[in-house]
Amino acid sequence: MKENVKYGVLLMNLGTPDAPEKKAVRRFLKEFLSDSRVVDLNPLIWRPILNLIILNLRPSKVAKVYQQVWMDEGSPLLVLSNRLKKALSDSLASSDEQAIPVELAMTYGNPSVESAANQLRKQRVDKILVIPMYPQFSATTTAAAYDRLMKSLKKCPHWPSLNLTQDYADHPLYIKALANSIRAQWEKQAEQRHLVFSYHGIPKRYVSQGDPYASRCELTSQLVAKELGLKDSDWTHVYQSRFGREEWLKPYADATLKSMPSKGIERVNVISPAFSMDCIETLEEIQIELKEEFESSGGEAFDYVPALNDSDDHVALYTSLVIENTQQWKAND
Ligand SMILES: C=CC1=C(C)c2cc3[nH]c(cc4nc(cc5[nH]c(cc1n2)c(C)c5CCC(=O)O)C(CCC(=O)O)=C4C)c(C)c3C=C
Ligand SMILES: [Fe+2]
Ligand SMILES: [Fe+2]
Repeated sequence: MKENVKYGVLLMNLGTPDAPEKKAVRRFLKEFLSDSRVVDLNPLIWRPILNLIILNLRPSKVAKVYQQVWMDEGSPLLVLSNRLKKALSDSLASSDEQAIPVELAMTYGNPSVESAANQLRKQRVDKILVIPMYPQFSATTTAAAYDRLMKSLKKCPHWPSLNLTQDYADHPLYIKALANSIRAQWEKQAEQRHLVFSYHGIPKRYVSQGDPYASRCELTSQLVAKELGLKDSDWTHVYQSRFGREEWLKPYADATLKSMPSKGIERVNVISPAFSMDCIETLEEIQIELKEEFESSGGEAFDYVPALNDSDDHVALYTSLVIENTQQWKAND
């Protein structure tokens, strides 16, 4: 085992527009939706649809949604990811004799992978542990993050030593963190309600082609339900955030939530475990849209359980991911 090797951590998340404005949203959507990991259609068919239809119609509509959730410091996804980065860095500094630098990069937009890698280089890091902030692996997210990382290294004469983590869908500290935040919500409400696990969807076809995302999501829901001692009738697993016309993973969140009151489920809590950070998809699509759909179908109470964000439990999970992975790496050296 070599001594004095300096480790660094690169956190990667999806990306978000630089401003809640049409132009910035268009730029972000163009980069994101041009990635064949995200939309795998034949480019000869997809590019005209994207450039002529989607990028003309969607940005102004989506910019208004970003305006509804934008924070003083910026986009929620970026602000919250940065808070976790800072908390993780502090936690590692206090738990290890050698501080481990932590940087954040986005697959699409800013901060870029190049800028984060430069920061790590300046801190003379020899080995980089990469943690995509997606609890459940999908080729559309985790693999896309790695594609972007490799692209950034294409022109780099110095190739750092990399450790690419897969996911943490069943990590005991992740399951514990989710269960604790659900328990805290129930205590605040003074009642335990039917629990809806709502995950960002992907096209069903991707799963048929081998993407393990759906089974990773099912595993998370089952483990959290077990940790909370729930009966099968106490919880429901759904997918949200459909995009485009083809079939996505089912059951769909909107249809399921709308049908619940007629089946006697009138009071719910919704948690969205695939989002490590709150973002447009949780703050608007769940907390506003889905809530309205549930209530207008006769639902009485709908409360969203926030993402793990920079909570102590989440920082403990990420600290543990760093320590476990670097120790294993050291042992293999
Ligand atoms: C084919 C399209 C999409 C796939 C596949 C997809 C997978 C996927 N996405 C996330 C996480 C996030 N997605 C977010 C926004 C978002 N997602 C899509 C489309 C697909 N996602 C779009 C078009 C958008 C932008 C908003 C909109 O136009 O509706 C975000 C939020 C970004 C933010 O700025 O807040 C996240 C996070 C996962 C985890 C996932 C598959 C596992
Ligand atoms: Fe998405
Ligand atoms: Fe959405």
